[in-house]
Amino acid sequence: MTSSSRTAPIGVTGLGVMGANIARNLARHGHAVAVYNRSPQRTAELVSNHGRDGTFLAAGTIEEFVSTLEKPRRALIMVQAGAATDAVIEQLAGAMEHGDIIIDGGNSLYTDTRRREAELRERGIHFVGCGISGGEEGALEGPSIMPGGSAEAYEAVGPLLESISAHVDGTPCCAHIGPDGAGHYVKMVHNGIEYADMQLIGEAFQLMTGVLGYSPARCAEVFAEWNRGVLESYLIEITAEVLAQVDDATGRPLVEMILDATGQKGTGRWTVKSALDLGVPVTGIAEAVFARAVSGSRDLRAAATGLAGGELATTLGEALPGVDEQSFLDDIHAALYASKVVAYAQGFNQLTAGSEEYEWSLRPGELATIWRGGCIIRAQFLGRIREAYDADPALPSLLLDPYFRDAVEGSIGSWRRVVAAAALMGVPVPGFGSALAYYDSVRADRLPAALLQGLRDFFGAHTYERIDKPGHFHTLWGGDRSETTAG
Ligand SMILES: NC(=O)C1=CN([C@@H]2O[C@H](COP(=O)(O)OP(=O)(O)OC[C@H]3O[C@@H](n4cnc5c(N)ncnc54)[C@H](OP(=O)(O)O)[C@@H]3O)[C@@H](O)[C@H]2O)C=CC1
Ligand SMILES: O=C(CO)[C@H](O)[C@H](O)COP(=O)(O)O
Repeated sequence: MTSSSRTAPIGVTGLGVMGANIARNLARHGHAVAVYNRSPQRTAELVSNHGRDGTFLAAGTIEEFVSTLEKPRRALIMVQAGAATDAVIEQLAGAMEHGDIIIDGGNSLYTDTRRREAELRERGIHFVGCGISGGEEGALEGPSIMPGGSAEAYEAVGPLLESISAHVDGTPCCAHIGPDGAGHYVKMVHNGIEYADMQLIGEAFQLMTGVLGYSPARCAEVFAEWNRGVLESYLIEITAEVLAQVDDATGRPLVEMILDATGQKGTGRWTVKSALDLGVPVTGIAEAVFARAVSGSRDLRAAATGLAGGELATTLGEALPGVDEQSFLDDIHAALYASKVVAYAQGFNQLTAGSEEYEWSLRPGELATIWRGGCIIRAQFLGRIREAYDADPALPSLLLDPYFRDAVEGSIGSWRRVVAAAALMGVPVPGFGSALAYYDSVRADRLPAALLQGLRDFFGAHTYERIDKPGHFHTLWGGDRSETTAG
């Protein structure tokens, strides 16, 4: 795309960590970029520090920023989700014209995106709610981009966004996701899966230290080794880096000096809230969100520190007689992989349910394709997920795909040993444990839900269904206990 030096095909406003690097990425790809930031020094710093990346057209006001854009104007917002995004949208829309396009690249809540898209459509302005993943480095080098909105808007912004996205095997990690909030919904679930993946990695680390007595440096070596196999992924790669880091001030492993309370900005929590509304069991993501909440409950944890753990096994040999160190390490690897398959299977089921609820026609295989590169959960594994959905676009669960089925069935013994050893030694593994419980639940012939139905009918006349005939039934619990047919 060419442009004169005084106009730009796209502008970026919000030049913080992400916005500045996306603007630089655009410039490096030969697109002139209009840039504007509320605090002018950020704009000045970007242009003076990185002017050699390409053509930046610095604007001092939002009106000047908009006037620099070629028609239809394309403005990418990279500011905090919520009120800040609404404020910037309003400023832009006030200066824009019919047919112009506002792209929100922040981590906005998909329901806000649906509202904004509808409001702006009424005003003749296209709104593209666009998930962007890759962090600071990905924004510069090539993120995974998940744009929602109308097909017409995608025609106008897609080529630009695809040009700056990561590419895997020549395919851009960017595709039109679907209407209104689809892009932000997909990014939200991506982040939910990211939470689950990180929690599982954290539990693997805790098992290595708590059961095998490994130092962070030894764990770093293990993760680096694992990154050469089926677990190969950005998160495993950076786990090895973080664990190998030594604190300059103390000479100790940095991870031992970091407060063990995980922060969150909200996307994982939103994922779980949506899953609860849709009735989709995303236990891996939920456990990860709650594990962060437990870690941050400093007062509770301080008060509970003295609680007894019971008669704990103190060595692997006591917990699992006959299991040696190397085979338990292999078990952790297998359990991590199986639990990860469950977390992704659940996340993809949520995407399917969200798609049905909002009529987005999401294509799970395409989502796996654009997550193969650029984003935080990028991994070899996503190529397998794409293959699974290519083979069967209506797959009810990744657990039923032949490749993943074999992988998980081959891990079951390890998975059970790991969860058992963790329980016997008092190492908390909510992610591993809940993933195994989910697996055992979905494959079970019978669940205790029948008893729960009986109880609900007993105290609330909520009725139950029977396995031998259709209809809804109620037992006269307070009377002669005969069964009646409910309406
Ligand atoms: N950091 C990350 O790894 C990722 C972040 N995101 C999302 O991208 C968005 C930006 O994140 P990030 O770059 O990290 O954030 P930063 O905190 O680094 O930058 C925030 C930017 O928003 C601007 N801003 C804030 N409030 C307003 C307002 N009311 N009006 C105008 N401008 C405002 C700030 O301007 P000023 O300089 O004047 O304060 C600044 O330029 C967020 O939605 C975030 O969730 C998405 C993927 C990854
Ligand atoms: O979107 C992202 C990566 O994909 C951001 O890094 C996000 O902020 C991570 O979420 P949280 O801060 O809640 O851990």
